[in-house]
Amino acid sequence: MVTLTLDRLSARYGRRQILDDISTPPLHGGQVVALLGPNAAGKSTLFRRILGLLEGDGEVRITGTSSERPVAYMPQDNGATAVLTVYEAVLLARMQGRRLKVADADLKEVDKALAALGIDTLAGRDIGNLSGGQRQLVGAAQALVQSPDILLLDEPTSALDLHRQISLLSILRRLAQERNMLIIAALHDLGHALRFADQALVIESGRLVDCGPCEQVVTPQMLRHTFQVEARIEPCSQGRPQLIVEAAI
Ligand SMILES: Nc1ncnc2c1ncn2[C@@H]1O[C@H](COP(=O)(O)OP(=O)(O)OP(=O)(O)O)[C@@H](O)[C@H]1O
Repeated sequence: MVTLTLDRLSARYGRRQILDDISTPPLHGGQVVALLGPNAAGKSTLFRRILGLLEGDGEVRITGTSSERPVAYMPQDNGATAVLTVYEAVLLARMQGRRLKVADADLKEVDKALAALGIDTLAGRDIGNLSGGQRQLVGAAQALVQSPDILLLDEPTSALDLHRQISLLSILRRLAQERNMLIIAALHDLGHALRFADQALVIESGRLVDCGPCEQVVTPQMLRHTFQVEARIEPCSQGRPQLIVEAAI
């Protein structure tokens, strides 16, 4: 099973240090990790550092995979402007770094990804003409179709209506378990994090606040210090933890 460990990780843009000394315990496949932090905390930067797109000290250790490209990434904005249909865009994502010849198995994976995300009816549409939410789901399909061991999703639900937010997060949770995939999703909705994530990794101003089981990390104290909100966490009628925000402080 795949494992990702961050060891004293830092990252910078030019000379500007953004991330400093971020370490985590091993994060295992089969789980969803919520990457949490206020605006400009460094969440997208952490993804770019994990992908090797930025320089910095420390180490990103990935074990338990035989894949040459174990990590797939869905950026925050995929301002898709290419003249491609949804099907072609997802197939192109599948073929990145693979041999050029498209096999039946590749087409099946594209069909599976579109169906899993409920966007198979968009297959023939031009990606340039989609709504923001539709584009976001296509972005998720482009990441998923790469059959990664580790999937990094930067605010995957930010453009989705409530139904699609819940259904995407449920699908991702199920796929993580079925495929033993590690999913790390940057989320601003801490209620979603409590409901769908196994672990939470919280950063603030480029430094680690905490990393561990969601219910131990997302506490009223952390919410007060890191997010400046007064909040309670109470079980709903079905026993699931619910976030109740009283006020911004
Ligand atoms: N290309 C860049 N060059 C220089 N600084 C950058 C660059 N991209 C981001 N930054 C800075 O790095 C810091 C962290 O930004 P980052 O996008 O990682 O935060 P974030 O936690 O993802 O924020 P948000 O929740 O607002 O999307 C910010 O101060 C930002 O201005």
